[in-house]
Amino acid sequence: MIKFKNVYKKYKLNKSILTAVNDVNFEVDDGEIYGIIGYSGAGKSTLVRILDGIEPPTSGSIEISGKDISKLSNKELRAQRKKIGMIFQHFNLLWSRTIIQNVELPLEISGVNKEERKKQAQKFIELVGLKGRENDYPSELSGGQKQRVGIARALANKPEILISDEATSALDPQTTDEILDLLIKINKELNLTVLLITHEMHAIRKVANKVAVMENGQIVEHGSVYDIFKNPKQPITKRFVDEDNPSTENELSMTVDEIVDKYPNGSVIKLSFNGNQSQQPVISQMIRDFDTLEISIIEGAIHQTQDGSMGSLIIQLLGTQADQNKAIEYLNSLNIETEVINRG
Ligand SMILES: Nc1ncnc2c1ncn2[C@@H]1O[C@H](COP(=O)(O)OP(=O)(O)OP(=O)(O)O)[C@@H](O)[C@H]1O
Repeated sequence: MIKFKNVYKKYKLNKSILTAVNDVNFEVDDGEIYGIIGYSGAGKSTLVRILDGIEPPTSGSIEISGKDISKLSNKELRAQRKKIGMIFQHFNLLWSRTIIQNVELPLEISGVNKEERKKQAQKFIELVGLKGRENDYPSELSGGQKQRVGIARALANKPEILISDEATSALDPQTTDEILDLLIKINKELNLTVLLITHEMHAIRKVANKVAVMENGQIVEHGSVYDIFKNPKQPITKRFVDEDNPSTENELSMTVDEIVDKYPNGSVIKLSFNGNQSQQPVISQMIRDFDTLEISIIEGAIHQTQDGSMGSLIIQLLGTQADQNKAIEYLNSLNIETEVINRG
């Protein structure tokens, strides 16, 4: 577990003091993907440097697995730092080294012998999907592939914590999603704790279980990603949530009247997903169970989070009244909120 307790970081400027981290308190459970989101200057990188032991806090404590890292000796701190892998926005690869040599670097620094180094590096190169590219140079890779090398290198020392510091900020949306999927895979397969530092709410929603929102050095709101998305309280959180645009009500392109006009027959039902239910293949199950009903999806906007999905789906049921009723009962039994928009 990682525990930040009353952590402050103050920098002396010429004539004033800048509080980059201001009384930060939060906990990250082992194996969790924890997002920290904030705009530029919020204090995210400072928080990471403190966690990695690069800089001490001005006051407060940071515990990793029960140990206060500011109380460690230099030797202990070096050992501790090996338990943290980092990936960065600009990859920080060595351009004169091949892919495998880049991944081997932390192992070289740790004094691991050549044979073991190669074996480990190879394993992680395969894990990140770059088998066959071992002897290429970073300049021969795409941005997403470079980040995969960064991830393999971060994993080489078998860390317990992976910190992703804006690791997808320089990538296009599709590559971002691929890297985020890789982070989820690594989190699951290696049971790594992942700290995702970002200014993109999309990344948080896609991969994180919990999120802390930072502004002016403070954590202004934190909780499960699902809850924060559903009910953001602080203006800055609302802004982030709006940027990802999960306000599904607004995303439905037709008004209720337009839907009724266009689909006058059968039952037109709005399903609202607000939890784990929509992870189940609800619609395909309905199609199998109610084979006398014709089920069409009119439109929908569903957003996935790690803890469930949210949003709405509008469907049309064509068939006997009794079958339509049974299908609605079935949906209600799954805890899915249903609203009959029209009964033709
Ligand atoms: N070494 C330093 N000396 C003085 N001020 C600093 C130092 N490091 C950071 N700061 C200040 O602390 C504040 C937080 O910076 P930090 O880099 O942690 O923010 P951030 O959220 O990571 O933003 P970005 O994503 O742009 O790096 C900023 O106002 C920054 O200017």
